Amino acid sequence: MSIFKIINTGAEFQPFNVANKIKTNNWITVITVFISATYTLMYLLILKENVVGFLNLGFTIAYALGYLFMRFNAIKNAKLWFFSVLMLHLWACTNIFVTKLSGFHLFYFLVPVGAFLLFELHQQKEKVILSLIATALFFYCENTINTTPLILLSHEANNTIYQSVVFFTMIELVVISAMFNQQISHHEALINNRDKTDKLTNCLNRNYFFEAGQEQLDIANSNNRPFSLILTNLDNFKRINDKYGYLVGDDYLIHLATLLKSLCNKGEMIGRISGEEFVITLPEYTRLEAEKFAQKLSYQIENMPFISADKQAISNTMSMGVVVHNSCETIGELVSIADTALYQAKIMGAGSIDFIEQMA
Ligand SMILES: Nc1nc2c(ncn2[C@@H]2O[C@H](COP(=O)(O)OP(=O)(O)OP(=O)(O)O)[C@@H](O)[C@H]2O)c(=O)[nH]1
Repeated sequence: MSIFKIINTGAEFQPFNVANKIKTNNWITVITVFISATYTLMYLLILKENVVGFLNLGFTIAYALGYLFMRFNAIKNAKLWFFSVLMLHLWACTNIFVTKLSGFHLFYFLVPVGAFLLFELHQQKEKVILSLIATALFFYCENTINTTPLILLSHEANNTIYQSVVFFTMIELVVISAMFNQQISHHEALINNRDKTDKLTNCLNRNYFFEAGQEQLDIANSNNRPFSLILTNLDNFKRINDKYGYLVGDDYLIHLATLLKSLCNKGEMIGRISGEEFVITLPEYTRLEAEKFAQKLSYQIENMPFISADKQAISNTMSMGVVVHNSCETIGELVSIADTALYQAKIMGAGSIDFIEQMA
């Protein structure tokens, strides 16, 4: 079984934020199993302490068993299991295996950090209870002297283990913080993207298009540079929906957006301003260049059919209204002029392109 399969266990059908926490939990479990297995090997192979080695092996297996909870989608129980095993393990280390001089109880510091990271926002009770138990156990271990440890360690050995505990605590803290950071960045990107783009086609949404388009127009106006804009409207799109179904219609729109994006590589911006209407800004495009762009787009739409999931080839045409740089101050005015051109194009017939050029 690949590591990625283990990490994704339980996260498959969950919403993004829940899935992220599950994956983080699985990562932490894998890392903890690794650390615990390392100590097991050290007890068995280096210190030759079989009793402690096998007891520690039991704890290592117990951590790994958390996977089964995830496997059966008992997500909260998987997390509770993990923290319970961890706290019992640390207690056994400082009060049975060795003594508090090993510093194993320092690992309790990871419990509140991990609990607040891994449990859901509404699972406050679990986070607080686990944190309180971990704090209480830390002070219990710190103030209890185990007079009959299973392994009597030398001062040097205790010191080495103590340093390894600090080392692994640091590693876990760095990993947890990095994951936390990554989750926050991912969420920010998602929110940003959701505010700006249309969910179906991933083109700019109407609001953001007008905002960003205005910025482009302002730059062109203040530098006296050419600026064109195309308003497009699919012809008889209703027929595609009626004939193949709304979902295939959706796929057609995605296909169209992909085609539009493939033609835009010079700072153009594509907005979906209504159902089957897209608008494209063409900064630095003269009339001739805008004309070439529109014709190429029209040609590709007609000649590059969309192949649906059930292998049907669907062709269509698109009418366009093109407005070439003029005295407009706002992107809204430009779109409105392009709309007049589009209206003319529709009258001229499916697949037509009409231009309005109005020099300043
Ligand atoms: N599949 C799908 N269809 C959409 C979406 N938004 C709008 N539509 C459909 O687009 C069609 C637009 O129909 P009309 O306004 O009559 O336009 P048309 O059929 O393209 O006709 P003309 O523009 O006059 O050539 C309607 O059937 C809408 O339901 C969408 O997000 N997905």
